[in-house]
Amino acid sequence: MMKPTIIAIAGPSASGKTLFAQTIHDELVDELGENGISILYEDAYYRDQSHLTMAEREQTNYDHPDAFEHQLLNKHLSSLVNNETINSPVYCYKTHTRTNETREFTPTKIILVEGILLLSNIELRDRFDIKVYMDTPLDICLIRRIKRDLIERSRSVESVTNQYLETVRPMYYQFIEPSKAWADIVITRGGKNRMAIEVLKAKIRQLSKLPPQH
Ligand SMILES: Nc1ncnc2c1ncn2[C@@H]1O[C@H](COP(=O)(O)OP(=O)(O)O)[C@@H](O)[C@H]1O
Ligand SMILES: Nc1ccn([C@@H]2O[C@H](COP(=O)(O)O)[C@@H](O)[C@H]2O)c(=O)n1
Repeated sequence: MMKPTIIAIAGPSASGKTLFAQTIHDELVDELGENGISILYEDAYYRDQSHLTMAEREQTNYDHPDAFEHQLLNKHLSSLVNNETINSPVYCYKTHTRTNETREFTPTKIILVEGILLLSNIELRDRFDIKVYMDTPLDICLIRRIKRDLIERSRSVESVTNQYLETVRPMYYQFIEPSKAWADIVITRGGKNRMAIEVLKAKIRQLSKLPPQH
């Protein structure tokens, strides 16, 4: 099999990274066939915190690079580029730690990697063939995050807004926003930007036919 092409989709929390990646995946998966396209999540690489109490886990700054095991993600990306299967961790936002399960992840021609801090880490950055940044305004992200976290991550409005003020917003300005400078493509208006989806799909179709130039 040809060497996988790795595409990073970075940007602030609730900017539409997951929706954008999932839409591209779902619209291309049949066309690209078996081993065509898959999504890997940076969030899966949040550190295991099973040794901590729930109260301690709630104090973690989840928007600082130290919250992630980026070294393991980097190692896994290296394996995938060499066409080796990995076992990605599986993370639970409700318990703030990894589950006992892992996800067997077989390399595909195109691998979309999605996460807030992918472009802030130099080793990871070097792994990506295309770097995309979702440039959704922070107030829109906050509204979407409140709605999503209440439904999908078992949070209260108070916990989301406290976390936003204490860590999410400051870490955005310290790490995420500056990482936009490394992006090849900056996408406005979030995960439903149809033209951006079509442009990336066209590039992916082209890359799926050609061996990538590494
Ligand atoms: N352009 C958009 N319009 C309306 N809702 C959106 C848009 N983009 C994303 N969302 C919604 O906002 C929430 C956060 O988006 P998500 O893709 O999970 O963001 P991220 O992966 O960047 O954290 C989700 O509920 C998603 O469906
Ligand atoms: N236990 C956790 C782990 C992470 N978060 C927040 O998730 C955000 C990143 O995921 P997105 O899908 O929103 O990009 C990040 O901003 C963390 O604050 C959390 O709340 N709890």
